[in-house]
Amino acid sequence: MQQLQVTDLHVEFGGLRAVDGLSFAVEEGEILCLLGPNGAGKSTTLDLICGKTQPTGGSIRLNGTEISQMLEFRRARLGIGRKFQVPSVYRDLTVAENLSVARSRRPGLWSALTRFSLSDVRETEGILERVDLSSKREELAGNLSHGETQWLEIAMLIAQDSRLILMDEPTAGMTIQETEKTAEIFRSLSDSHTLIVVEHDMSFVRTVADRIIVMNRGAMLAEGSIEEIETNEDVKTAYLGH
Ligand SMILES: Nc1ncnc2c1ncn2[C@@H]1O[C@H](COP(=O)(O)OP(=O)(O)OP(=O)(O)O)[C@@H](O)[C@H]1O
Repeated sequence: MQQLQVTDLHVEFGGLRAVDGLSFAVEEGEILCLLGPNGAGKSTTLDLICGKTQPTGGSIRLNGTEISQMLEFRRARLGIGRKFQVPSVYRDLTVAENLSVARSRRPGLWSALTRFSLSDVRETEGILERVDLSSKREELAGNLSHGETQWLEIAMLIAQDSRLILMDEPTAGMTIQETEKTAEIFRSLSDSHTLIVVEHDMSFVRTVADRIIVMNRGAMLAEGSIEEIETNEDVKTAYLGH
């Protein structure tokens, strides 16, 4: 089922067309990777989808609902979660406490009723298993490694019930082992979550992407599988530089 539909999206910053007529759709459970040279408009596209930036034109539909003029917190309530490069975990709280804070951001009565209950504990366990942090449950977030901190932030997005997760260079600064583990986590998430990932690490993209969109100068240059992208002449010229 189609979850996100972006149509003819535009944004300008003082005359610079950072996103310029971008259209694409994302299916539920898909992992879509956004590639492109520096300044192509990838991060701005994520900003436009989550509501950090308001578009100057075009449409963004989430499960059929127009959200392009909605405030960021309202989009978060509809299930859009954004992970930034600098993690926003609470360093003085434990891993489990961080998840409780994330859960309390869920809208409505349900979150209040389930907080501190047995189902809350079970759910926390389930989420920590998904990101392989079960053994770090009582650890202060400030003591986690770089990779573990990134996984905790993903866990927090799951806990706050984000179904569409937007990520900007999630493997930046990770070791090879951490990057491999992140790929495993992403693959296992895709049975319940949709991911849009801006990433420069091609071997990571090769492992996780269901589909790739290459952007250049704010627009779509190419779309397809890794094989289609790697053999596309326009992409070679604009992105790979040969
Ligand atoms: N808030 C802003 N104000 C002014 N210009 C901006 C703003 N945000 C982005 N830009 C500009 O818009 C263009 C697209 O930037 P964006 O960060 O989306 O590119 P990107 O593809 O993510 O690049 P990178 O891979 O380097 O992160 C760039 O020229 C950037 O300088």
